[in-house]
Amino acid sequence: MTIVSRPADTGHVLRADAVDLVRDGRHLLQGISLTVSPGEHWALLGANGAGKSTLLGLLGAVTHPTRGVVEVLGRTLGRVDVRELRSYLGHVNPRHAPDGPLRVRDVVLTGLTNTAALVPRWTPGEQEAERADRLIAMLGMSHRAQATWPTLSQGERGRALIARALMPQPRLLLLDEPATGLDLAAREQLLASIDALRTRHSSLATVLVTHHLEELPATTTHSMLLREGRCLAAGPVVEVLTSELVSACFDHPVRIVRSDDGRWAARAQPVPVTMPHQTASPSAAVL
Ligand SMILES: Nc1ncnc2c1ncn2[C@@H]1O[C@H](COP(=O)(O)OP(=O)(O)OP(=O)(O)O)[C@@H](O)[C@H]1O
Repeated sequence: MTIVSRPADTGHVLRADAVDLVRDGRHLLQGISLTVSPGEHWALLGANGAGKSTLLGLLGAVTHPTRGVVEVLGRTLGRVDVRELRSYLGHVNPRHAPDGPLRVRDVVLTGLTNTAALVPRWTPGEQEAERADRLIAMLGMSHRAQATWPTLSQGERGRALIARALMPQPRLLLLDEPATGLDLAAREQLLASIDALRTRHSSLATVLVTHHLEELPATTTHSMLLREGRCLAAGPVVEVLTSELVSACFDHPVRIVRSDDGRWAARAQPVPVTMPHQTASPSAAVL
């Protein structure tokens, strides 16, 4: 299966230039610039409230910038029908809830119509049905294809939603905290599925939001660190996911370790704690 998409098949998948987003007089994003090319896999990291989901909303053509330019699949927001544009990209929201107790296969098929339920009197074509089955298999969900949504585990739902997002054959896949709430095994299976997907579809571009470096697939190529709505650093992971930059991003001293399998881990550095009736000193108690 090749991943193609109708709007502007060449050039950058995403481009944001000097983007501000202001709500109620408050800058939620300020001066954000970002270019994502085919085959790049970006991780968007930052503390709670840093603006990650807000930025993903812009990149997913859900919201518009207050200032600056956002191009999604070569189309400039503000000059296109965003509903149509959204149907060409895959957006995985772990909070997505199908309308009714749909079976996994039907949930995946709703990715074609970008709806929460199967559209009445709509039936998938033969090739579409085959693609749904292929994606379900690729995400390791064939044995659960006929299971209904309420009976799925969080991890199974996560994988079904990725298959759903891939139905329109997007060139761009947006993943908003896909590993949230997953146990260790489910998280590892999900990350392995994302790695396999990226390897199989070399021109696919992805942007993944997370708080935790442990939740980054090894195939991550680039990262942007957000702090209080501003970009602290952006570029190839080896340059951005450093102890110094990640500590500055989370305003907490951490040590970043990358293991042989390409995955990351963050360890908090001891922080001096001042006890009552004590002045801070290098020998003060540490947690
Ligand atoms: N529609 C809105 N109007 C006003 N403020 C908003 C709106 N949406 C989000 N915010 C605020 O913008 C800031 C950034 O929110 P956002 O959800 O993008 O952060 P985040 O980095 O995804 O956070 P988290 O890690 O907690 O999910 C927060 O302070 C949030 O309260």
